[in-house]
Amino acid sequence: MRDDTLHEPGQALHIEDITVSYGANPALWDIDLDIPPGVMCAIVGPNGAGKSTLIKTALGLVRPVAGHVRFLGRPVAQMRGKIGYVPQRHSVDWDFPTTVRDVVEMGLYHQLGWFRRPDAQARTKAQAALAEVGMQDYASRQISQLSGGQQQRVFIARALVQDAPILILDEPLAGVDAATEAVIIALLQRLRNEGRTIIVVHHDLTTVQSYFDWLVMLNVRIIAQGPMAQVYTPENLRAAYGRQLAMIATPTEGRAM
Ligand SMILES: Nc1ncnc2c1ncn2[C@@H]1O[C@H](COP(=O)(O)OP(=O)(O)OP(=O)(O)O)[C@@H](O)[C@H]1O
Repeated sequence: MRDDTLHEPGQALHIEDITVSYGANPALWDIDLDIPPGVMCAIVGPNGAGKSTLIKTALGLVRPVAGHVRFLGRPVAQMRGKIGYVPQRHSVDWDFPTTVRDVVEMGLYHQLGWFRRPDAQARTKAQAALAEVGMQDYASRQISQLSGGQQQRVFIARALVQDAPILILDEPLAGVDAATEAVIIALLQRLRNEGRTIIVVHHDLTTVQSYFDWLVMLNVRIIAQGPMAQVYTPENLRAAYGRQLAMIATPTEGRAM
């Protein structure tokens, strides 16, 4: 039997020996990963590298063949409501008839219980979170009427009302304009500076160094992990991206990645 005292209680996210397979092909192979608290961490790797699978497995949404996961030393089942998760935009049904306020108040259900109506205090908390992401004037809007960047900010507000020490975002910058990207990154950096751990699947290697301070490079296996300066090296990029690296080396095309 495994010894549960071996895990690192100090890590925001600790993953040990995780292997995930959809059918015959492994999407993740023998992953050991540690992300310390208080960092702003990017997970990068080529298309199909397993980045989303890694996040979903950590959150208990995908079942691994083997291995185990701890958030702040605890199994994910004990951390529900304490981890803010912003899924990939295309995995959300944005036509579902619900308002911005409702989406944010959903973040409080773990504290309120599913069948209790949000009270005045909950309303105030939701409104404060919307103000933090600059969306206070949109509370009554249907979510279908928002731009992509606004939708991301609403989901970040939902994570804020949870007062989650850990935020996990799957490609929050996909399809948002440059101004909105700057707003979202500034917001995430502020949350990191308050002591939260921010974990982001990120696609754009031209910005990864300036936005993040911790890096996980993935290609089915972990290629490298650690502080940005140690991990963002030509050798690691080549190991993770192989032939695609030529695109990264050319700045104009590199953005297209
Ligand atoms: N539900 C699923 N059923 C079968 N295969 C899947 C499923 N989800 C992902 N895969 C496969 O697992 C591999 C990893 O996919 P994943 O979405 O985790 O990668 P990713 O690094 O997030 O990719 P991208 O950068 O393209 O979003 C891919 O080969 C993908 O086709």
